[in-house]
Amino acid sequence: MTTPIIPTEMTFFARFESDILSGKKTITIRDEAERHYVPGTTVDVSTYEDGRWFCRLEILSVEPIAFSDLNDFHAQQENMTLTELKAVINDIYPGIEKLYVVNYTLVK
Ligand SMILES: CC(=O)Nc1cc[nH]c(=O)n1
Repeated sequence: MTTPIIPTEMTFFARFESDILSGKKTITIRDEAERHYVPGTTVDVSTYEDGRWFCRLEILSVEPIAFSDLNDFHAQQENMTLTELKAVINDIYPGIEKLYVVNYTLVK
């Protein structure tokens, strides 16, 4: 049996940084490739664009979600409207239905 590799890093687009640091954005929705975060572990977070570190997050949960089941509560946790959230996710993961909600908290 192979030993699972626990991710210790996560990237976000720089435009999300202030919402994460202020606690307005408490989830991230990722695709299959980024589903392997483990509740109880912490990750170092940097910007996708230039790799600038800006915080550490503790992973609280990772739950599957269908794109078509995204709702107003997900949008609220992303500090967006549902229309905005669906547009953002479809832009990042075009046509992908099988997604994962990663819930996290800022490590002080
Ligand atoms: C870099 C990157 O993929 N960032 C994402 C993707 C989905 N949601 C999010 O908050 N950030």
